[in-house]
Amino acid sequence: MLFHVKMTVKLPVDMDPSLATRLKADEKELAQRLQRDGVWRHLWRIAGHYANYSVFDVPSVEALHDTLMLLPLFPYMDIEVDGLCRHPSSIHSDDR
Ligand SMILES: O=C(O)CC1=CCC(=O)O1
Repeated sequence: MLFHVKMTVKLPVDMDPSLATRLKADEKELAQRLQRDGVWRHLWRIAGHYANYSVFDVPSVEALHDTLMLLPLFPYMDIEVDGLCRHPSSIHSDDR
């Protein structure tokens, strides 16, 4: 199942800079592993915002939830999710 996810990062202004640096590094490591595993299909910065648009490929809504909860920045993000299904005019046969 494919999901479009918008993540907006909201780190507290008074967060210890070394904690912020560690969270971002841990987030990057997990995000790149999930991309290599084919779970995190797309990751785009939203220009002008500390936010991203992502596409996740997971077996269920529960799996999406569990994956998002693993993200080190999860406690500091607003997350919006939309389920995706195949568009009848799509030429991409791997969309599902
Ligand atoms: O910077 C972001 O948008 C949050 C994030 C997601 C994956 C990552 O490495 O950072």
